[in-house]
Amino acid sequence: MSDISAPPITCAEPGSFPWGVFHERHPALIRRIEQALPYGPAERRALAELLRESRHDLVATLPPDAPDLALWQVWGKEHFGRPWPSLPFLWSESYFYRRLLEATGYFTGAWQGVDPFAPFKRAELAGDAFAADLAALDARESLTEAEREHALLTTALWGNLADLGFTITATASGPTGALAADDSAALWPLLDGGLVHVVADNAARELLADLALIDHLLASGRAGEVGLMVKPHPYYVSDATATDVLACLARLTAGSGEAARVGARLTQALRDGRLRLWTHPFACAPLPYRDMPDDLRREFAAAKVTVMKGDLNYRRLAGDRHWPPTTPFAEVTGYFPGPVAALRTVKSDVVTGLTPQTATTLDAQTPTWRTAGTHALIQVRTGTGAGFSRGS
Ligand SMILES: O=P(O)(O)OC[C@H]1O[C@](O)(CO)[C@@H](O)[C@@H]1O
Repeated sequence: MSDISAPPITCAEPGSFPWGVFHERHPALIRRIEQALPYGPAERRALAELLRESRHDLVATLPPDAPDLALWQVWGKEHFGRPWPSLPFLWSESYFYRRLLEATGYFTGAWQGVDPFAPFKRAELAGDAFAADLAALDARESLTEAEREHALLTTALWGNLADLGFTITATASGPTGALAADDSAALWPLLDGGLVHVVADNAARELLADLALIDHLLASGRAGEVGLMVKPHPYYVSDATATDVLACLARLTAGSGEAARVGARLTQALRDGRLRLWTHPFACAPLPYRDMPDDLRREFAAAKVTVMKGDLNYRRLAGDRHWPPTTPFAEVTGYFPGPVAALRTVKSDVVTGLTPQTATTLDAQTPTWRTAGTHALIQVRTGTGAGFSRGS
């Protein structure tokens, strides 16, 4: 097993990427939220206080009436009362988003259930880029099966760049189309007509690409059943909930040509259970998947493969640590209870599974490659997890 004592990534170092998330990305995000929704003085004060606390103070607990207080008392017991920058970045960033929901009154009172990120998700669904993505579904009809599968996988992969948290402060000119690792050849043979789990990341454009891929898996028989895991409530800015899946599906079915056909097939698949939306409180946990509870472990164990979308899922899958980049992906995911594939554009420091040559070349030629979204990776671990048998 890999050495899980590789040091965790934290926000302590001024100028580092995680430090910038708290000092640049979060203030910009809160300005956008306040412009998009007319929160009153109480909510705006709470947001300002969250910004102040998360940069300069100790971590406060959730209020006593928080519906998930018991969960967070366990997830945060070592961290409450300590300075935010000293904590693992994965924990502190996740808790920031949980506290952002608290500040906007998402769980109690008149603003209950109002997704603070909904205006951004809606704008993306209504935008030209989304319309172009819908229209592009028609173009794939002329492709061979192999070309279509490659296009669907690639679109789902790079769709991960459409994430508002990232675009708020991204300075990169966009994707280079370069893959730092590509295990896609190992993915297809895992898809033999059984259950596939897709752990969703962002709503709107990324989700559209994910749904198109899922439609293909079901229609081609590559998967007999797909479980699409979404967040139980809003999370890192554009993370997809069931509401976002339905909104995306509505745009597909209201479209024309192949978009409408994909929408109709997926709607039918939802009705007859071949496509199942599911969630779990651990989807919003500030912890690596290594610490997942047994019921979630059993869900993942039942799948022929679990496809993890996006950067945050990668951080949770591999462990948000300063791994040497050549640490084998199969080793850091050895605990996972079944075959697992990561489709991720690289937007934060953690990376594993590179060849020594790739690691050296990327660091030398594109020093910002880990955080600029210029590169992506497809990594696959084909075996079942160590010490865990299917159905146990
Ligand atoms: O939507 P994704 O791909 O999980 O990305 C989330 C983004 O936010 C971060 O958590 C940092 O704020 C990075 O991991 C990434 O830039």
